[in-house]
Amino acid sequence: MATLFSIFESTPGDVLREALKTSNGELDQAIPWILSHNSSSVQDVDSNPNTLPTSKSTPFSSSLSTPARKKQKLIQPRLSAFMPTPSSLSVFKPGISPASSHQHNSSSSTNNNNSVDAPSSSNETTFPSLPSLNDRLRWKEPPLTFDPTATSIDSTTPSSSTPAVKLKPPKPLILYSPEDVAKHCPCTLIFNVLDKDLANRLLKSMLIDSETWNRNRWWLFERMVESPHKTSYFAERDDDMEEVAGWTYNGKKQDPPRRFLPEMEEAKLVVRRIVNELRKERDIHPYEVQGDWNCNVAAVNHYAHSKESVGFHADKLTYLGPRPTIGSLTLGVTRFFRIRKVIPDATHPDTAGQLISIALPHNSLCIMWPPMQEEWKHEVPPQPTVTPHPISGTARINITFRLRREGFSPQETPVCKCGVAMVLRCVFKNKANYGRYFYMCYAAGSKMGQTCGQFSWVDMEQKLGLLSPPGAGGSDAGTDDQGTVSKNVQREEQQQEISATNDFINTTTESEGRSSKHPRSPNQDQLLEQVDNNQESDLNLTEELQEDDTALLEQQWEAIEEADDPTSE
Ligand SMILES: O=C(O)CCC(=O)C(=O)O
Ligand SMILES: [Fe+2]
Repeated sequence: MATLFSIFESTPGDVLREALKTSNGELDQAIPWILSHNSSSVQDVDSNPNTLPTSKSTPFSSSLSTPARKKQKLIQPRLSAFMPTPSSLSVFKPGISPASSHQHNSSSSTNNNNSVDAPSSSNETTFPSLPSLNDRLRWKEPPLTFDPTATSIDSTTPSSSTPAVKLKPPKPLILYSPEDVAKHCPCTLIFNVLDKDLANRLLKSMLIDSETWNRNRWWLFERMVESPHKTSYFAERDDDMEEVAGWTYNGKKQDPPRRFLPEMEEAKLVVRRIVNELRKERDIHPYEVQGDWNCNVAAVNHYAHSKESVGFHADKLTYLGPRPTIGSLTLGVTRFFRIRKVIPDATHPDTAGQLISIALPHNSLCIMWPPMQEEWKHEVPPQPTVTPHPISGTARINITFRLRREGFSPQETPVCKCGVAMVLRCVFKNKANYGRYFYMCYAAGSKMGQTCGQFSWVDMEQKLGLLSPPGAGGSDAGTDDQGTVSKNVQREEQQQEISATNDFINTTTESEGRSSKHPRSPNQDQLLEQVDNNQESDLNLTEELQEDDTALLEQQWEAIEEADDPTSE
């Protein structure tokens, strides 16, 4: 199904604006316009031997000539115009790869007695060609082209000599040492992170406090179900308290968060110092928080025994913002923290889906670096048994120290469930009270409004050419989600886009009373003001579009917001 995201993401801002202008804001006319405009770049993609193959069986087959493909697009029903094009392959540009973007913490490895010392088999191998676009969007397991029975910890490395046959999936990797963790995922594991006495005091006070924590509840098929662990929230400052008090979980209001306990404050200082030290050695993505990282909120979990768990999820990014860092402290019994990459890496497609289990013992800190939340999911699965801890018995306490970033909240950062809904809602439908970043999905679901679970951040200022001139403040230099665009090139584009934008936007009214705390460029305010002023008629949405698609999308949007992923934190 549709992925307006892919169209949107792969369309330059000037083309997008031109399309909106030409079609007078009529989305169903704008999109075919964009597609036909894009067809030349589609051809470029097709003819490039380095680009990814597309599925022969999909309607987007690269075997179609451009005119034939164009014709095919034109005969699609209106909403099918948002189908993926080969140019959408650009969304699979690899991010900052874990291997290059995180550092080993070798000093912390000395405490580890259980480490599996993996035989290294990092021979340079040619990786098999990527699965088709459709396969990758739908997260089918890619065909196995290597020996999955290999016991090597590096069993993710395929062997080019093994024929592609259907075999059992590879065994999960079980990692015990900080070195292995650093090698296989964007996490840093640190043992004995707190002073022993502080760790024990913190565990004791959290165990007492956890008696007041709740299980999350939601309705599933007319039955009330409860999360298989207890949870609570803490916040450091008043405005975080207020903000967090408004958090909902599955559409239901949560208990307001409380202040950090004194021992949490002590632990926070340690975690903050370590994270900031390590950040000095890391590449910081332009969308990440710049400067020092802080932990001003904490989500805490209590797992009473081995069968208590949390399912696969990524942490909600609407208040954490793009590419967050999360420090996850374990107290009490050792449990396995299981992760899997859900966005395939273009150069290592068969690493997606590989299960990795990391043993987290008492007083260990697992720092989840970007792009862990965007590209991986994590869980704490039930286990047959646990080894009791002298203080907590069979219980484990987990404290996830997080930074609630200024200007981010569920109200200000729309999570797109399909690109169409996002554009209609935010640009055309007077719902522009949002911040700068949009969290868009690739919308590969078969129904409109279904998320495929794969997200990417889009800088709307950059996309719509609303960046301030250099030095005017209010905006970072633009990059795409991968941070690959050079600042100078970007600035030149910004200048051009700003003048083009001024043609498009002809209102200059000052905006007032907007809830967003994001600094905005004057041009963005102008656009938002235009939308706020209810100038939908200027944007000329057709009656048909409003009654038909828009109503449907609005309905679906509400339904999606109600029935969000229950395991999501
Ligand atoms: O208990 C853990 O280690 C993970 C908890 C978690 O994923 C969360 O709170 O979001
Ligand atoms: Fe989580």
